Amino acid sequence: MSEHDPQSATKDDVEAALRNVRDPSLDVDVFEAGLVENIRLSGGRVTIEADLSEFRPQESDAVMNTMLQAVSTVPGVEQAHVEHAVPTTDGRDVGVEGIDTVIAVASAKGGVGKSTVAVNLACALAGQDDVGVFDADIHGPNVPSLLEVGGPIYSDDDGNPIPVETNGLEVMSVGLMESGAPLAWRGAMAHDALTELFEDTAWNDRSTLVVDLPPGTGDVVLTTLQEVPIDGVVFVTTPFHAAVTDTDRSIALFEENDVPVLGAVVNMGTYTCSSCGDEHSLFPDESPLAGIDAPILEELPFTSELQRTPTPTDVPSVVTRLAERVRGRLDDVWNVDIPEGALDLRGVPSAERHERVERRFTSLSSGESFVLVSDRDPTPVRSFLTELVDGDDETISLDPFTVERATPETWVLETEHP
Ligand SMILES: Nc1ncnc2c1ncn2[C@@H]1O[C@H](COP(=O)(O)OP(=O)(O)OP(=O)(O)O)[C@@H](O)[C@H]1O
Repeated sequence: MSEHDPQSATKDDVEAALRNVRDPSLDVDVFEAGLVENIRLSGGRVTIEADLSEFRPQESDAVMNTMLQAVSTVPGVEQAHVEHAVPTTDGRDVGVEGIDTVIAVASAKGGVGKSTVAVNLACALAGQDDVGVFDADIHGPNVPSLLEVGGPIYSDDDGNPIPVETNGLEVMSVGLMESGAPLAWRGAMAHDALTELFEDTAWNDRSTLVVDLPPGTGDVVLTTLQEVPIDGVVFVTTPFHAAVTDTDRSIALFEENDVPVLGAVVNMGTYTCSSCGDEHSLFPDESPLAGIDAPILEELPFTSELQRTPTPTDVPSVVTRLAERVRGRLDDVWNVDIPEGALDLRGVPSAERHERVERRFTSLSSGESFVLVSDRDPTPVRSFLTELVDGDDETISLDPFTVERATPETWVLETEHP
């Protein structure tokens, strides 16, 4: 029997009761798992401050109910409730600037499996990277339900919204915001709400962000293309004529906005019969896929495997393969082999550029090659080089003279000293 008044519970009593509650994923008690942050007692009322943000809603409810049940058995406890502790906000990056790689998932039409591909791809990438998912599909935010996460969204001290975490993946969606009446958001309001969310979300050290765009080429998509530095876009389509034609049109829009198109995922084109094991096509035999103006990254069958909630440790193998191809395409698009001996002006301040070009170019002998790598189009340097060898007369023409855009942000100029 404890020494205190049997009618009033102590913190120790409550803690002892809570030690019987296990974290369902780690199989240790809720203290060892770091779920309980504080216990407050006031008369017979107990408040448990707990951080259950890592759980899916059903799991979180189950843990919470088990804790309340355990505490209710403590003599002297009349009322108990769980207060959700705000996850720590230390060291978070606000906005997308701190994130290395932003991959958008887009589709020309609705219902082709864009969100399914976005969440599966995010999970597959999360096997190697710290991944966030941003659901920009303002009129139909499906990501929370596909990943089985729910709100509330907490804010840090500066009012920046903190994404919800599930299995190491961070998720932000307009569908998680309390004020979210996404279907009613139109035009300017949708634009402002989304831009604000992109700018303010406080990510916890993410290296990769997967953005689920709304279908089509409406305002929200255009805003995102112009305001978010997207490293590459993955298109999702079905192998149906109309979808493929529209996909080509959307691809052109992304290219016009200088967003590299990594490729297309062809979804739900086939299914495998469960009784005979044969693969069947769900669309007419004559596939228009050859018409897609982008590499085909993967063909995903219609399968119940893609209707399950994915996690970073449980994605279909076909999605793991897709993630590898996406990584490979990002490398192809962004990494450039710098020729040996090239003058690399990337990141060099404007004021220093001319001097460096002059020093290198004038050190060359006639016929020696000059290779310049730059993070902006270096074509105008032609007249400067000509002046260097020929004063202002410009009677000399540099030949050969080529400028190639090697990546979306890298140009390579090649010429030789006359
Ligand atoms: N390969 C697949 N096999 C089986 N079911 C799939 C597959 N791809 C998508 N689905 C199912 O199709 C439905 C639509 O998918 P999803 O929500 O991903 O489409 P979407 O293109 O994002 O739609 P929206 O335009 O509404 O955003 C979902 O029920 C999803 O489970």
